[in-house]
Amino acid sequence: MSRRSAAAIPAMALSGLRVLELAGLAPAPLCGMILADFGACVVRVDRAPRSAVAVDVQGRGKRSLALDLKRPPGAAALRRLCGGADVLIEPFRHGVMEKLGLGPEVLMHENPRLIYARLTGFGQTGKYAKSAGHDINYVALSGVLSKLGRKSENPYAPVNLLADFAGGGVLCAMGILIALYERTKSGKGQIIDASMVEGIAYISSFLWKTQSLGIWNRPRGENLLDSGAPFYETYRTSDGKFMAVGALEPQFYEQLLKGLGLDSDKLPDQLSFSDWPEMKKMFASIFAKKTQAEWCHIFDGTDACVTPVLSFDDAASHQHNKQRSSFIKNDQEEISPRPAPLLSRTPAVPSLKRDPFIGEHTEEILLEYGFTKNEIAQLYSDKIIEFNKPKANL
Ligand SMILES: C[C@H](CCC[C@H](C)C(=O)SCCNC(=O)CCNC(=O)[C@H](O)C(C)(C)COP(=O)(O)OP(=O)(O)OC[C@H]1O[C@@H](n2cnc3c(N)ncnc32)[C@H](O)[C@@H]1OP(=O)(O)O)[C@H]1CC[C@H]2[C@@H]3[C@H](O)C[C@@H]4C[C@H](O)CC[C@]4(C)[C@H]3C[C@H](O)[C@]12C
Repeated sequence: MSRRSAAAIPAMALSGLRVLELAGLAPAPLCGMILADFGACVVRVDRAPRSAVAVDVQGRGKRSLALDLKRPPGAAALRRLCGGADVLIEPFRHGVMEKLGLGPEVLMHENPRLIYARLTGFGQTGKYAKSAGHDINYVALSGVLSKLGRKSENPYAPVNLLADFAGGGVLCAMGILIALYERTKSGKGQIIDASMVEGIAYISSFLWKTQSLGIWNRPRGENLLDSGAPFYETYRTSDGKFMAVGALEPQFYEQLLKGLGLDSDKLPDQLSFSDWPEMKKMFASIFAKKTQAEWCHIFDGTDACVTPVLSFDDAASHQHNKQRSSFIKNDQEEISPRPAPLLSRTPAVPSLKRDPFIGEHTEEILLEYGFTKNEIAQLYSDKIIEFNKPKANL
């Protein structure tokens, strides 16, 4: 786990960027964390009165201000904050911000440079725009879920990675950066309507574009990349772990067979679909004879495209990942992935501090954004804002 000395760190790519992230569930917090990891000054606007538990586990590098948006002075305070911000990320369903008097027309009239990012499941328009939903609903509506899952099993959503994070938080961050670049030429902000349905659909463009290639002609779970092919699959090892096989090209498939001790001359053609089920059984019986470590000893350093299926603990400690410092450990000894991608001159330098408590930085943030101590005192006495200064470790 690398720690860079302060002297060696050039300014990060997004330093100086002021972002307000209204507290939401998983997708928007990832978007805010990405920007914070690459240097942005991200303020998470939490609800006041504080909810019992901070649900944002992606608070790295952020500060927290607790503000009641439902009361006019609270909404007015956010309008003032947006006057001094570059980006606003709002994670609510369509219409909520307008109801609070904080819609784009208001905030972008007061700050025409504001990038107003609206991260939703279904987008700002359309039949479902005001409906609740979660990752699985968005992946389903995008069409992608129909492609996921093994033969004769129900479609399967891989945790909440595809819509919440890939098609949601990451693409919203991309949209913000694109709008920021455009603003360097126009001087103007714009609204980003980040629908997770469309985000995951966009990311699945390869699936759409390859429909006519003949690699999806068979039912779900019987195709080249969806667990149909024996050479694109996972296999259990004798110690109950797994190996991942991705030997698609003939030259890599040849090395796979060699590592398994098989002679291709005595086997069906690699692309003989009808033989795939039997080939899969044969590979499974061979992989079951050795431990994961033994298979790594056979395949590491070859082009057989065979890798161990690692647990989180094993992934963080795997030699390759350690050589690249792909995982970091923060001051609380929590391990998590290093920000990606790795920029050569201005890499992300993620905070190693704990995530912020709700309302921990309310006062300092308001002072930074130009509120006077009297104004802050008034907001506090009216319970529009909350402070949550942790006890100093004496
Ligand atoms: C960790 C679990 C989540 C995993 C990810 C999951 C799989 C997802 O897919 S998350 C993606 C969800 N979808 C979106 O984000 C798309 C856009 N958003 C929405 O569609 C909606 O926000 C919604 C459907 C997600 C939620 O709808 P809701 O009606 O709740 O909210 P909105 O309509 O958006 O309106 C917001 C309202 O809030 C008001 N508001 C906002 N900010 C403020 C403020 N600062 N001050 C005052 N008021 C504010 C705003 O005005 C709106 O008010 P109105 O409605 O009156 O207009 C987690 C999934 C479930 C969690 C657990 C659960 O919640 C129970 C416990 C709760 C406890 O507090 C913490 C522990 C829990 C066990 C909790 C733990 C985890 O968080 C979960 C498991």
